[in-house]
Amino acid sequence: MRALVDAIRAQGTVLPGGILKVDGLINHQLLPQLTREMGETFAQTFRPLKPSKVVTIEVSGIAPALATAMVLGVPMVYARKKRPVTMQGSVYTAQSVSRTKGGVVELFISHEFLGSQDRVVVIDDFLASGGTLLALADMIRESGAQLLGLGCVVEKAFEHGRANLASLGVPVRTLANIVRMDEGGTLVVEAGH
Ligand SMILES: O=P(O)(O)OC[C@H]1O[C@H](OP(=O)(O)OP(=O)(O)O)[C@H](O)[C@@H]1O
Ligand SMILES: O=c1[nH]c(=O)c2nc[nH]c2[nH]1
Repeated sequence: MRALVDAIRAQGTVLPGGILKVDGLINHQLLPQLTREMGETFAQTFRPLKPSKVVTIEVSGIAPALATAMVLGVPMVYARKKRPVTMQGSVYTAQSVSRTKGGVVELFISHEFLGSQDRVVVIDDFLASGGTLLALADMIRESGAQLLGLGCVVEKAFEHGRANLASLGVPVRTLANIVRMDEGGTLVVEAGH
């Protein structure tokens, strides 16, 4: 996605610990036009698979996932990282590691909004190690829903998430690919695939 690659080249900075800061377009401020194009691109990729639901994880996955769900005309459900009092009854849970806040987080999705009738596409902001998407895939498997595909806005190819997700046997689509980056100012970005 050309506009996304250009925006990352213009605004992206590299922080210690191998973290790419793109807070101006994905993780703090959101650009509606760019987010809409993310949704249109993911929808074009996944529409032929006839998804009935888009699933993501709070917080940064919500914007691209909602943009995708709006184009597809299906509901979007996000896994919560803290169980609120409104989430009564049975839940699917899994654990993941937060890359930007540190520590292990528990993920929760209510049985109310995910079940064996669902055909699911997962959308998130970053694909790094793939650990978060594997945790989400576990919850989807437990629900009996069918996982159709995975879409992430930014892939950090050097963290090998794509290979770690291969066992899921579903297509993985990303919109921008970070080939190389370091704190010295190197930031090599190309279109995703
Ligand atoms: O492929 P992985 O190694 O699992 O990394 C990707 C995950 O890391 C981030 O979550 P984080 O909790 O850091 O951020 P967020 O709250 O902004 O969504 C990001 O949103 C992905 O969900
Ligand atoms: O803002 C972010 N930058 C990153 O490099 C990253 N990797 C996983 N999750 C991430 N979030």
